[in-house]
Amino acid sequence: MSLPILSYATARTDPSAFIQPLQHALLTTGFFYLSDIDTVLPEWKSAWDDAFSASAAFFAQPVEVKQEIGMIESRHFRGYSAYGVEVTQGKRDLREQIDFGPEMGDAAQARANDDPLELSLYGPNQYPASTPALEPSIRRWRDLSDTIARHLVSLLAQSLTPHPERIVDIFLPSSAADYPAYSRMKVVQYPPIKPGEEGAGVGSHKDGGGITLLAQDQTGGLQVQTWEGEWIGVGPVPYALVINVGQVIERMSSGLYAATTHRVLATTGPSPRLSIPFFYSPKLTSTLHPLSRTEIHPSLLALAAQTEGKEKVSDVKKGDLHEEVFGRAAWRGITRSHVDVWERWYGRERDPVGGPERV
Ligand SMILES: O=C(O)CCC(=O)C(=O)O
Ligand SMILES: [Fe+2]
Repeated sequence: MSLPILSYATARTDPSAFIQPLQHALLTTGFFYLSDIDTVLPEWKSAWDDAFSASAAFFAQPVEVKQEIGMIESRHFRGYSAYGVEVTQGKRDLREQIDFGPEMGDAAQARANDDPLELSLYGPNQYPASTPALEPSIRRWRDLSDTIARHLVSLLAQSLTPHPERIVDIFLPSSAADYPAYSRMKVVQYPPIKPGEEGAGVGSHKDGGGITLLAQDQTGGLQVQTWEGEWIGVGPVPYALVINVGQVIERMSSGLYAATTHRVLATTGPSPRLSIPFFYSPKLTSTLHPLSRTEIHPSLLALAAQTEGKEKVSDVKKGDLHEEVFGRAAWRGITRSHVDVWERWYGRERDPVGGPERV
């Protein structure tokens, strides 16, 4: 089984021709490739090359230099996490990465005492002085990814419901004073593991946001779990994005567009693997009221009836990051992955909700 390839050129020129294969992909595996991006966004390939080469240059440095932007220094969970520090399903991931989010200055991030804790996730990014090319390439990547993701979510919403604004609006500020979408992204390196070392590049998980746009290099190692429980490889396709649904869309669609479980195998060498995931996500303040069945296209319900009734197999527990307010889900997700940062800045006394979760 291989994943469908959908053309971004079609999404732009003939949206109605894009929607039917989109529905099919989201009802069957929840993953697809998006090709032909450069035909719509001419700077795509150079943005891709720049982001990968700047990331590789950053990771090639000694760990002490990379710690210059350590996430542990950021109460907003932004910055560098060294190899083996991040945790998924209670196990250490065999990768290192830099996390970025929407850029907010000091004034915007100042919070009142009674604000919910998760609003601390808004704040400034950290960029490395050691690799000046990284910052502009990340800013450009965020802009391009945001454009693509916004368009895809609009088509996804149209494919689901006659009331697409029910989905689209949770991602968009309603006024200049409103909060922005909380779309995070990372640049990730999976170094070759040492003999005798065991584990995964990243363990089995479902993404917590709206949709994920993933760029990967030519190494391979990403796998998705089919709804029958089998693992299949998602091989590299040059300059194509791998798109998947996260738990926000799973919740909003009442489970019709389910978030697919995936993982990355440890890199066995000889070269490190690089990837750049972008998680298009709602505002932290958005309330996620799932669509009722009467709000969903009857034709889509009829299509889904062919697979409904069968329990989907997953290594991740059901309802993992479903919360009524998106910020709560985002908070639980990031604080359980980065317990060291949570302990330094928050800890159980201040925060009864986040931190390590029993798995
Ligand atoms: O690196 C990859 O291919 C996937 C990473 C991933 O699934 C994640 O960070 O959520
Ligand atoms: Fe993921």
